[in-house]
Amino acid sequence: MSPALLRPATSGVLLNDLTARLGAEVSSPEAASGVRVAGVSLDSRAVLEGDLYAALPGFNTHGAAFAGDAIRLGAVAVLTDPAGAARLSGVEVPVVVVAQPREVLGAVAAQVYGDPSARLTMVGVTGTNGKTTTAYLVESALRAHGRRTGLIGTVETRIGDERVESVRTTPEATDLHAILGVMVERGVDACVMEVSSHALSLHRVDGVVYDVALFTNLSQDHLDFHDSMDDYYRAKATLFTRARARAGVVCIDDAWGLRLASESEIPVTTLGTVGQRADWTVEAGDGGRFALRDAAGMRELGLVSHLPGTFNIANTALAALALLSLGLDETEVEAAMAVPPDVPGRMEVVAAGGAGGPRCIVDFAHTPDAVDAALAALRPSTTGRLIAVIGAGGDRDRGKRPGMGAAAARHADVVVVTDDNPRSEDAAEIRAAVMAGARQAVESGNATAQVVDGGPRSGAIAEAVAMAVVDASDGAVDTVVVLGKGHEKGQEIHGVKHPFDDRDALRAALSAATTTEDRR
Ligand SMILES: CC(=O)N[C@H]1[C@@H](OP(=O)(O)OP(=O)(O)OC[C@H]2O[C@@H](n3ccc(=O)[nH]c3=O)[C@H](O)[C@@H]2O)O[C@H](CO)[C@@H](O)[C@@H]1O[C@H](C)C(=O)N[C@@H](C)C(=O)N[C@H](CCC(=O)O)C(=O)O
Ligand SMILES: Nc1ncnc2c1ncn2[C@@H]1O[C@H](COP(=O)(O)OP(=O)(O)OP(=O)(O)O)[C@@H](O)[C@H]1O
Repeated sequence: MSPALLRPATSGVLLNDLTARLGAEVSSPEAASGVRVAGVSLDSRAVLEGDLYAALPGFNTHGAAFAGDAIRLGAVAVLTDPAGAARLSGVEVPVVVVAQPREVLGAVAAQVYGDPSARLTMVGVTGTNGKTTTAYLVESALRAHGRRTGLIGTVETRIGDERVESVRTTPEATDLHAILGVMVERGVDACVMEVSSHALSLHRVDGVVYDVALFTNLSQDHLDFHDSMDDYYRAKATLFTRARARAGVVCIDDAWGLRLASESEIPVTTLGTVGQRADWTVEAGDGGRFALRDAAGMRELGLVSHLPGTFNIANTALAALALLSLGLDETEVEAAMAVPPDVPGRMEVVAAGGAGGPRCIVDFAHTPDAVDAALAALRPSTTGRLIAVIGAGGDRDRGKRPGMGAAAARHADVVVVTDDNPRSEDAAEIRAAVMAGARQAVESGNATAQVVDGGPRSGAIAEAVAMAVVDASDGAVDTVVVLGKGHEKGQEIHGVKHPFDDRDALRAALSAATTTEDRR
């Protein structure tokens, strides 16, 4: 099932009540009288009987072009802008016209589905890297604390024990309020969700006020959508306004976090993990253990990061501060966070490594910063060579490709460049851009890695596994880390999603490598 089809069993309002609240014009007021709106959809292909179809102007086309399809599937009214309305004269259902329909959609969906977010404890996580990980950490800890939780993010939508694979990190407002409505019906009382910058720019979370909003970090990504880093920052910063959140927790390890803490409209608690002054700071110990202390020296929590990498200490500390902000005390937070979370495709260990073969890990790093952090995190625990398999997605921010290659070359001993989701682009050209960054790092003396073109993904993974060795003389074990696709179960090539899972590809390569060994 698609998250777009998750709908609460009971919902609906009279169209006239909706339009009165919007102060909107309706094409035929007499036809609107008595019409009951059961749901809202902005995609004609996902319309259900009784829906209001929101025909939005888009980047490619206008949703009004699909109103006929929506009505055939049972839409009882259309919400659109004046340009859309001009194309809809003569349609057989009432047409509601507002200047900017996307901007009212959150309020409309909240009204239709009974304002479910107001009945849930809402936690929103934003930032370039770490949203998924931090959201799972908060959700897992709330569950351990006895709350009935829901989760919405890049990997999945989770309602209690039910899991539905996600198509986006943050759903459209129409789907979001419906999903929250289902959560309320099923007894969920706390929802933790990732809030992408696209979602903030495109009004997808309008109508939700988060009890606490979290900021992880900001670095280059999505510059295909945002004009500049400043624009990207400003989109993220809107989560920290009174209309969207009551309180915030901001990691100030980078300059963007510092700026956000000083510009935020809502009260924020700051977290520093690299020795700077902050409301709460981290002192790292061994084995992922760390102390989280307040600036007054009055409060201290003893925590452990169950996931490798210093950045996961920051994610864990952020999650702990979210729980404090929600009213748990120090002892409750420590107990709730002692339970290891299960975060799919983030530093996921596919093979632990040892006498039988290399250590194999799948991670979702797909920005220069995340590649840097992920490989740096694996270096100390790698006793042999670090072999990184890396690519970059097509039809997305092209500027980050060389930086991803360079980051990989700085940390790994071998960089096998491969395809990510090429989408409509030429895969070899994307690989060339990643390789150019990696080779440039080597030529400029910043890296010593061997850089190879691994070609398509399964071949590249097999090549990396085949070159990995366990040194019988000193027991040194190579680590193969496959970056970029994490939990994903498909690879998008020219509009077709082919089944592909890095974890399965690694297992297949490991078993092929073992068979070859046996035959030798
Ligand atoms: C760049 C972007 O975010 N685009 C979003 C935008 O699409 P658009 O304006 O191009 O839509 P369009 O194709 O012009 O179509 C216009 C309207 O007609 C509708 N339509 C279109 C075809 C049809 O048959 N029927 C129909 O009703 C569309 O739903 C749309 O409302 O509005 C659409 C819905 O109105 C979104 O589905 C679409 O997200 C697309 C699918 C997308 O891939 N977005 C990604 C980039 C995204 O949002 N990513 C973030 C960030 C993840 C991260 O941090 O890594 C996320 O939250 O997932
Ligand atoms: N706090 C962090 N700082 C830097 N890198 C991080 C941090 N947390 C995670 N990472 C790296 O970034 C990758 C993506 O992490 P995660 O999926 O949690 O982020 P995300 O913000 O949800 O990304 P996306 O929105 O693209 O799904 C991880 O696989 C890891 O390599």
